[in-house]
Amino acid sequence: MLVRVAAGIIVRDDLVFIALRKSSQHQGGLWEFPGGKCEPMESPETALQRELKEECGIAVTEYSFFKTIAHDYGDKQVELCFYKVTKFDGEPVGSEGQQTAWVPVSDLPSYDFPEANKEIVADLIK
Ligand SMILES: Nc1nc2c([nH]c(=O)n2[C@@H]2O[C@H](COP(=O)(O)OP(=O)(O)OP(=O)(O)O)[C@@H](O)[C@H]2O)c(=O)[nH]1
Ligand SMILES: [Mg+2]
Repeated sequence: MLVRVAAGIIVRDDLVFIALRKSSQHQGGLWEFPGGKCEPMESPETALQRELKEECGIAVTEYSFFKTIAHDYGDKQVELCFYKVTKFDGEPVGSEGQQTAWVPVSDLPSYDFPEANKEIVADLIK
């Protein structure tokens, strides 16, 4: 099963907004860049806007493509499109009750992310 996902690296100054995946979710208990699955025929850019509105309550107004990562978790194959989100309306929150944090980019390595995110974290701290 191949799942296309859009995720936002929401940045403000030197901080990044991350969220904790619920234990009931795939890769639960790990931190993520908020986002979710693209609907059939939906572009990743549209999915990014929709998911960040649903999960974080923000309206994205400026973003740029960062990187696509394909990863096989065994139970699930994902193609993650990461975007850097540089401007947005509203203050991001965990709209679905998820724990969230604004963390300095340099502190990202001390948070546990899903395997597919390791390369992204490495790129961000470069
Ligand atoms: N949102 C998000 N998903 C990620 C990241 N890294 C990563 O491997 N994933 C994987 O991407 C897949 C899709 O994400 P999701 O569970 O957020 O999808 P969704 O918001 O549509 O959730 P839902 O299935 O509860 O409706 C999951 O299998 C998840 O483990 C990440 O940084 N952010
Ligand atoms: Mg999600």
